[in-house]
Parts: sequence; C-alpha cells; structure tokens
Amino acid sequence: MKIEGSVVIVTGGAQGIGKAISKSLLTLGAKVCIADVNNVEGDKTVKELVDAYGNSVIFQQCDVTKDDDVRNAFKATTDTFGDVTITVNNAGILDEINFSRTIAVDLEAQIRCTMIALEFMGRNNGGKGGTIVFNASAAGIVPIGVMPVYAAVKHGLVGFVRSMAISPRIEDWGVRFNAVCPISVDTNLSREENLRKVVGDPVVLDQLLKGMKTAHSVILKPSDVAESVVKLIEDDSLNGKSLVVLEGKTIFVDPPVLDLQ
Ligand SMILES: NC(=O)c1ccc[n+]([C@@H]2O[C@H](COP(=O)([O-])OP(=O)(O)OC[C@H]3O[C@@H](n4cnc5c(N)ncnc54)[C@H](O)[C@@H]3O)[C@@H](O)[C@H]2O)c1
Ligand SMILES: CCCCC/C=C\C=C\[C@H](O)C/C=C\C/C=C\CCCC(=O)O
Repeated sequence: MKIEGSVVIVTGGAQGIGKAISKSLLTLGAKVCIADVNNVEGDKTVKELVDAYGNSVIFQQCDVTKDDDVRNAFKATTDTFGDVTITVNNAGILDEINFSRTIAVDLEAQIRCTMIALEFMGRNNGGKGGTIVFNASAAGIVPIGVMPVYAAVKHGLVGFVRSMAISPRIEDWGVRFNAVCPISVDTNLSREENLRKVVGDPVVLDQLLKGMKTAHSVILKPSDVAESVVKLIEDDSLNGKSLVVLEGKTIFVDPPVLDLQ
C-alpha cells in the first residue's frame, strides 16, 4: 500500500526502533501518532519531529497493557488525522526477571493492540482496512538460551501473526499482518546497562555480555529495521510473513506448515 497520505499508529515510538520507523513513515508522507507510555521521551521526540515534518505527527501517552489507553490512542489519531490504515505494534521490553511483565507487554499487549486496531481499521467495522506490522525479533525465529522468556514471547508473536494472516475473517477485515524479526539493534533495550538490570542469573549475564563482544555479534541501526517495516507495508502481496533483518540483508523465514487443518 501507498504510505503517502496514510494514517499510522506506532506503539513505543518515543525512542529506539519505533522512533526510526516513525521518521521513515513521516518522510514518506504519512501522518503518525506516536503512542508510548514514556511521556518525557514522547514529548521530546514529537517536538523534534514537528520541527522537521510539521503537524503530521502527534504524541499520545499510552500504556499498551491498558485497554482504555490503546482505545484512546486510536480515537485521538482518528479524530486528528482520519481513519487509521497502518498500525505498527512495536512497543516491547526485555526483562527475564519480571517475566510476567515481558509476557504482558511483548505478547498480550500486542494482541490487545491488534484486536483494538481491527475495531478501527477493519472494513467490517466501517474502517478502510490496511496493514499491521509487528516488531518481533530474530528471537522469535531461533532459540536464544540467554533470554528464554523473551524468545518465548517473540515466538508467540510470530505464531500470532502467521495465524491472523489465515483467519477466516481476513477478507472481511481487509488487513494484512506481517512481522519484522531483527537481530540485535543499537537501542536502550540491548545496552549493557539495561541487560545488567533485566537478566538475573550471573552465569547467563556473563555469557550474554561475552557473546555481544564477539566478532560475529552484529548490532544493527534502528533505521535498518525501519527500512524493512516500509517494505512490509508497501508490498501488498505480503501476509503472514516473518522478515528477518540481518547485517546488509533480509530473509523471509517460513517455518514448515504441517497439513493439520
Ligand atoms: N533492540 C534490539 O536489539 C531489538 C531487536 C529486535 C527486536 N526488538 C524489538 O523492538 C521493539 C522496540 O524496542 P527498542 O529496541 O526500540 O527498545 P527501546 O527501549 O529503545 O524502545 C521501546 C519503547 O517502547 C516503549 N514502551 C515500553 N513499554 C511500553 C508500554 N507498556 N506501553 C507503551 N510503550 C511502551 C518505551 O517507552 C520505549 O519508548 C521491541 O518490541 C523489541 O523487542 C529490539
Ligand atoms: C546474542 C544475544 C544478543 C543480545 C542483545 C540484547 C538484546 C537483543 C534483543 C533482540 O531482540 C535480540 C534478537 C536476537 C539475538 C541476536 C542474534 C541471535 C543470533 C542467533 C543465531 O545466530 O542463531
């Protein structure tokens, strides 16, 4: 679909990868609502983006674990810019200690945002249809021994995307679902200071920090992920796909489909 003139919500867009996605979409002519729980970073980012892109961007404080917040973000976006046609489910955390929170933010909330997005975007509900992109992770495709909870929720997210894409309601909604699955990206989430707080087991933490210093440990830029999100939005033939983002290349990974349905 064409990005120019589209109306987008980016969850977790105040910083990191979500901010880079918001910038790319604004550059391509979209109207963007950044929905993030962090109003300090959110206000700062929106000021910066308004300076560059004018009134095509708003900030809505939104905790994606709360139904009312998410619904209010969709309502504010629709009231300001018109029908939402693109949702980027990006907000996420990495916390192996408070694993319930990781499940709540990275999996349950992305499902919540999707269901509410369909209330606004679904053609069956008077919306215009469109597309929903999920920021999963390479940890949604391969096992990662140093962050099993994070890997579990990201695998769950990839399963959700693949399943929504073959829902019997897909034609009624007129919405496509795809996931971007990057390896490590240079953001607060992957910095040593954060990892020391969210990985409890010292042996695991030691291996994780050593692993990140090895020659083959690659750290992408947030803009590398934004490029792949743009590809998933623009190509209308893509539905239910997982696009792994590696250094200098991207690969669609389709786990095997067993004939069980
Ligand atoms: N950094 C990486 O290495 C990496 C790699 C692959 C995928 N990802 C995924 O990318 C996404 C973005 O992460 P990032 O690396 O940019 O991290 P980040 O910490 O820089 O940004 C995450 C953003 O999400 C927001 N957020 C957190 N909890 C929220 C909530 N409950 N409601 C609303 N907003 C909330 C934060 O305020 C922050 O602005 C996550 O889903 C993450 O799992 C990250
Ligand atoms: C090796 C772990 C690096 C950890 C960096 C911190 C947080 C990263 C979060 C990302 O979502 C991580 C995604 C995937 C991990 C990166 C590469 C895994 C490659 C595994 C493989 O080669 O099989």
